[in-house]
Amino acid sequence: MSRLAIKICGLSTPETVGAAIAAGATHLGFVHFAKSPRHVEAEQLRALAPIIPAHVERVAVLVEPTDEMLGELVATNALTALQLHGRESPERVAAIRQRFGLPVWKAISVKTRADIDAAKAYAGAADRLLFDAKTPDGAALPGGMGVRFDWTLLRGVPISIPWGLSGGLGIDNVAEAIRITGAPMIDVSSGVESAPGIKSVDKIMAFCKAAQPL
Ligand SMILES: O=C(O)c1ccccc1N[C@@H]1O[C@H](COP(=O)(O)O)[C@@H](O)[C@H]1O
Repeated sequence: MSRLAIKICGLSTPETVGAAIAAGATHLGFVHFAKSPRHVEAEQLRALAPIIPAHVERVAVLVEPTDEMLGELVATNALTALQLHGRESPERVAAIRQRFGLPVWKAISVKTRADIDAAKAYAGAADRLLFDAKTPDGAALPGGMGVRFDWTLLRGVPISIPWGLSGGLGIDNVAEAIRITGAPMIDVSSGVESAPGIKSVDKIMAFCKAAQPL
């Protein structure tokens, strides 16, 4: 069985980046979305990059980004993937992948089984799907709000490309989420924070341990 991939998302400081790496995270997420309490500018990303070893992936999380915004982030040379977390169409996902030359992940907002079935449209366009909970109507953010969906919706669903699970994961439920879904990758943000946008070193450590019990 291959190793579980763990993405700690919404990082912004050297201390918490270091903690995620030490805890065994395989992927680090950096949110570039002005409305988010986790927003980081390209310059912050550039400054954090040197402390991240090459084997750890660096993923920018964006919501319906413009090409200009993408160009500025990609020019930092700090990234290894782009995560699109808005209403980007399969055509837009494919165009971003072709133009910027990085793997592109598509977040799929899930409330019902139909949402999961609709994700098939991204096969051939996205390099990875990330099944996340749909946030409430009118919410300020499309992710990062600690909302989970019914994990049993993923049972028995054939998924033809790499994928991950996010949305409301935390220290107390991550093992159950993996058991129910068989997710090869998990992604967490607010579940390892002490307040919105403030990552907790202790929670990052505990989450990674809970996800990979000995
Ligand atoms: O974290 C954010 O602020 C954010 C903003 C805009 C789009 C996505 C965002 N985060 C992503 O949402 C998932 C789930 O978050 P949570 O664990 O439920 O808090 C997170 O892993 C990010 O990929």
